[in-house]
Amino acid sequence: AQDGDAAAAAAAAPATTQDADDQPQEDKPHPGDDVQSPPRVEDAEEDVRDNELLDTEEAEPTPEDADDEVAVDSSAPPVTSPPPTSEAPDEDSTPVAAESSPASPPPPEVSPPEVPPPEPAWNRSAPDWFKLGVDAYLSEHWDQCSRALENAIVEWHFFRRANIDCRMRCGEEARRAAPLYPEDVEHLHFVEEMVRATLCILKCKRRAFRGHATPDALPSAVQRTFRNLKPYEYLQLCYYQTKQTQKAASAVFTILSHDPENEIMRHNFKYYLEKPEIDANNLVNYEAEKFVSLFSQGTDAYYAEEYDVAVTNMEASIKEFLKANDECRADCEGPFDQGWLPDFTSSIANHFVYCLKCKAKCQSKLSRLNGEKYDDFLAKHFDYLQYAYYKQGNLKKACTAAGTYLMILPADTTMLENVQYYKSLPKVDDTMFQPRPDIVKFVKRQSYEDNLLTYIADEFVFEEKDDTNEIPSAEEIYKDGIRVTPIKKGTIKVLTETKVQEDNVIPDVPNNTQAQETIGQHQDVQDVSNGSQKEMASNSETYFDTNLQGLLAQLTSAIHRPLYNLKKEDELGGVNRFVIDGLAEKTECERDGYNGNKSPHSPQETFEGVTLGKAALMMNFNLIERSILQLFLNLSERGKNIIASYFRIPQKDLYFSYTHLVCRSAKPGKSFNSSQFSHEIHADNCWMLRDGDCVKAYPAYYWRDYSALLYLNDNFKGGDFFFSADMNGNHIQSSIQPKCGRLVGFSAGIENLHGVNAVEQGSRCALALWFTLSPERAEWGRFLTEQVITDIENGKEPKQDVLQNLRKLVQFDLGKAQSQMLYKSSDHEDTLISDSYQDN
Ligand SMILES: O=C(O)CCC(=O)C(=O)O
Ligand SMILES: [Fe+2]
Repeated sequence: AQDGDAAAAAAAAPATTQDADDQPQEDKPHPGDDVQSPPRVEDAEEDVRDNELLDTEEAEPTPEDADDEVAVDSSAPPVTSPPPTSEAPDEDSTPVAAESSPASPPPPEVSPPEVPPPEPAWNRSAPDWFKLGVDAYLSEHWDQCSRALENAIVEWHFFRRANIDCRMRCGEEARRAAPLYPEDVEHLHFVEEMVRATLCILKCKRRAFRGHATPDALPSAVQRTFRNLKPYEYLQLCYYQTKQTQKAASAVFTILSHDPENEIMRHNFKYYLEKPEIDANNLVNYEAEKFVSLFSQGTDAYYAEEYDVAVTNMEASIKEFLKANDECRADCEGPFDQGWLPDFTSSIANHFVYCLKCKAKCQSKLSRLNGEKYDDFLAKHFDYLQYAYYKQGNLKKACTAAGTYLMILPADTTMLENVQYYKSLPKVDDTMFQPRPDIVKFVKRQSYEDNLLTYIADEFVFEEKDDTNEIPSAEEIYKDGIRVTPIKKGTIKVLTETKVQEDNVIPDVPNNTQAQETIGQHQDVQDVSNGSQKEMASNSETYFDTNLQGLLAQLTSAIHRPLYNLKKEDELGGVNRFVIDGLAEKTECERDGYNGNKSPHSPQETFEGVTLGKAALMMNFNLIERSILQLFLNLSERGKNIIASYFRIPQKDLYFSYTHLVCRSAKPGKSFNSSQFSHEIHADNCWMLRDGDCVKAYPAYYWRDYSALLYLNDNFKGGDFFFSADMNGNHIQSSIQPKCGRLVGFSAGIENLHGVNAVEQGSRCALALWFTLSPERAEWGRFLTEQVITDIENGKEPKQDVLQNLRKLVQFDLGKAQSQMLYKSSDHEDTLISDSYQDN
């Protein structure tokens, strides 16, 4: 019978668009055009043979590339790096970690320790291991770095796996359970299912996480760090430094499989592949899913015409793909801090949509095989299968596979032709094309979810106001969850994701207490401002250069205040910097609450700070007047205006990232050497390595783009701000003496190294402002503060959830153990459970 089928097939094979040469047999139904070069992939345990990413054309430097190489020696590693080890004295560039690195709090601005940190205890949480690894990286303890990061990844895998397993298992168990009441009244079966699953998940997690240092919930900033494979970025460098080059290359390969466009990793990959000791066929994608190797083996077998093997592997690949997809979906069902207190219905819908948006990405995420993106990856399996089954003589399964393929891609002409062909065969009837039930379910669910997401995108948009000065609303920044756009400034908005909170909960201010302890030396201080600048009155606008004049006049009238005494780059000895006076009046500078007796800080401290959020809370508790908070806001807005004007940034593109009122005071009875620093030389958005590279990555506040300091007083000794050409302070470019209303503004990168001289007497107060062009880094505390103010202005009580968020934020800002805080998962608790279910 099989021979007969084959003969019939040969006789009646349909015409196709397929290139006959590519087919094992040219006259048979065949997979679609785009299956000719399946990716060869592998999973973590197995070897890779050849791969998209191993394309030698990319791996080898072209002559054009050669010009771009930093190092003359082509064997020298590329781009910025941790400091060279003894191994390569001329190495000014090694593989690097990607730009945007893990969001975590920066360590104090001190040099890395000279002695290795103590060996870690074995039982640490994933983020603790990660932090240890990064600290080891920064202090150049490479062995410890790689060990810690490997452990971080193991712990992360455990965390992710345990959560997924519990959710999946409990979901299944709850679905299967007999309901407490047979009839489904008003969706109560659904509610019962959720309640059952909740109880089950709770117990399941308790069991799974018992004895583990990693808690069963991690802040989403931490999770993102792991999901974006940040540990591998550091790991590859530490492997490289410990001469484990093959592993380093595999770590890079892993990142590229996930993010093939990552320029820095491509560069590094190329660098590794040129090394003789690298075995390109033995690279491991440490994060590969199981189906990747099955699919690859399946296609290999298919083209080798080993159809039995092809069928086995393709079937297994489908199973694993569906499983990976389910796991990815379960992984999406994490906590969601809505940031406000929505109604019951809104709350459910919002969380549901948040998960749905995450789930919608699963398929395409999984369809990227070692970097190469596959369209209709699942359908492809059935394309191979229908032909392989056909070749096996299993017409029934071939037809099912063809029908299943068409369920996913109903308009595929080649497959429609194949079906026609199959139908022409004896023993084939229409019922044989019934698609597989699991795939039917899969496709239907996807269609429904797509419709739902489209509906939400279309319907939840209201008229958007075009007020460029308005602080961006949370939903303008955060696109997940249900997006609602129309709300007036100052009202509670639909906060659609927790990012705002978490990112801004990351302390954004250097630990200045520590900074003060690190005293550097500098000579040749030239005080170009020398404290006796001619202050121009309001009518002396001619003092400004022509193109800025109009702008400043406008600004001046807007804030009813003359600006004067502008000093620009040429006078300040560098780029992207300026100083201007008149941003605040004496009466504003002298308000209690800044540096008067009712100062919110304790007078013994040498460094005191108030964030906007804390000021808002203090006002709420009547510790300061509302007008002080308003002044705080107004002054900072003025600072933002002038920064945007000077650097020609549209107001709407510039966001506050942090606002801090800081006073540095001389310690009573302590004598100061005038060459000591109050704040050592630093750049605001990058981390200086010892070799002079400034890394725009953790632990720096790398999202900062511009900085401003608005000074509030001058009744103190010392405390000059200065720009420096180097980290030692041997080349001071200019210095600025603080005084009320004087603002210094500059771009936040390495081009503007700066510091503060020791305050020898009295107290020096300034409003420190940092700005970012990244909306997702917009200042959360400001958003909350504005809500409080608006409510109060309207005679309302500030909303409880806003105050609660402020409290969380302030507590965080004040926390001395900043770095630990990020990793403590206080923000994501299964609140449904914690009250009612305390013990085992
Ligand atoms: O207070 C100052 O003048 C500068 C402070 C500073 O550079 C900083 O906090 O990053
Ligand atoms: Fe700074």
